[in-house]
Amino acid sequence: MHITEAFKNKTLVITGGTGSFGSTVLKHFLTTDIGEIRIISRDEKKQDWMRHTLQAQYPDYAGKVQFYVGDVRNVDSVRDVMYGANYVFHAAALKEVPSCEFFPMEAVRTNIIGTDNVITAAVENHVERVVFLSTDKAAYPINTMGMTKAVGEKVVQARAQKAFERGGTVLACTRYGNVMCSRGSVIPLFIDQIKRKAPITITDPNMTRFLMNLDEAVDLVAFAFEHAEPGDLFVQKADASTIGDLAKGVMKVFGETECKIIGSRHGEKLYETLVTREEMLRSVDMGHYYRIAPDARGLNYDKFYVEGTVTTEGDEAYTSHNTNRLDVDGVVKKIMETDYVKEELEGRPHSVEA
Ligand SMILES: O=c1ccn([C@@H]2O[C@H](COP(=O)(O)OP(=O)(O)O[C@H]3O[C@H](CO)[C@@H](O)[C@H](O)[C@H]3O)[C@@H](O)[C@H]2O)c(=O)[nH]1
Repeated sequence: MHITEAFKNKTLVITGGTGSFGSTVLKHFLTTDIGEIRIISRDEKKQDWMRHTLQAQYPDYAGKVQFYVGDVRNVDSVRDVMYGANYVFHAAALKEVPSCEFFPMEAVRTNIIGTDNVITAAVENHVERVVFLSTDKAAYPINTMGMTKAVGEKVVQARAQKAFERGGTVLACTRYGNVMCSRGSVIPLFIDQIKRKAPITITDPNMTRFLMNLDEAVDLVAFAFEHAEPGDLFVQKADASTIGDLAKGVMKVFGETECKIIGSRHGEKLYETLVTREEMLRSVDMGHYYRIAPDARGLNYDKFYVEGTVTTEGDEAYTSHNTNRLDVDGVVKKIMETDYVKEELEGRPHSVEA
């Protein structure tokens, strides 16, 4: 099954569809023979911007996209958009680490309750597949954003079996590293600082982050869509770099400026984990991806007493410290793959809002 064949004449819902991920998925599927794409998001202004951009760039296809103003926190608005839909990419989230630290209950409402609502509405409407987008910050979480995304993953896994039995709905998760140039992220900030001849603000030059571009992010969701069994979580192997090298790479492309070390922000880690040691035991290496199966045991632990395995941890987690490390030239090559950097260099307006 090729991914676009599966989408032929089907209706895809993208929650949080005006964000960087949503617009990239949208562009990816718009020119295929998909039937309809429904974007549900809170901000009518962003929807309006997206509607006009699509009409200008894809006049023959823009009519396939329907916009729904709504909020995943409200199950009724999600029910409305799910009616008659086949597939859902659930990207709506509060995702900025510092703001979630200051407003944790807002993150609970969107990232946890919102995910539960999306599942409820999808199962009621017999949606075939739902893929929930999570983040490396959900593995060994230390900040509210990661914690709420981790509970979101748990909600998906806990509801997966019954969702399949009741609605024929396959629920799955994908966990991402940092998506380069996504809204509010560091590369657009560094570029802006260079352009203003302001110092680049580096939290900690030794911090590492996984670096993915938006197209890789779409590949992961497409892979999950194609291979998921109920409750599976997919991770894509990715390169990483230190923030010091990332800053040097951005300066190599956009010009030198002063660097200022500002220290780490609320809730930040030195490195991120995509697969925990405990998950390694349940994961299958699929080449470019890991598949982490849900723990399929029920609540009756006494039943497993005789058969139970005594191993609780794999040898090593998969982290941004031990994955393939890019040097400065590697960073340059990687960031040059992004539309955002290409558009900046050519002085074109951005196709995805950063
Ligand atoms: O002025 C700054 C801002 C950030 N950083 C560093 O740059 C890296 C990346 O920062 P940022 O782009 O803000 O990403 P994260 O805080 O790592 O979180 C991002 O990556 C997550 C995936 O891991 C996404 O889910 C979040 O939405 C997104 O904010 C981090 O090490 C930061 O400490 C700096 O050095 N200077």
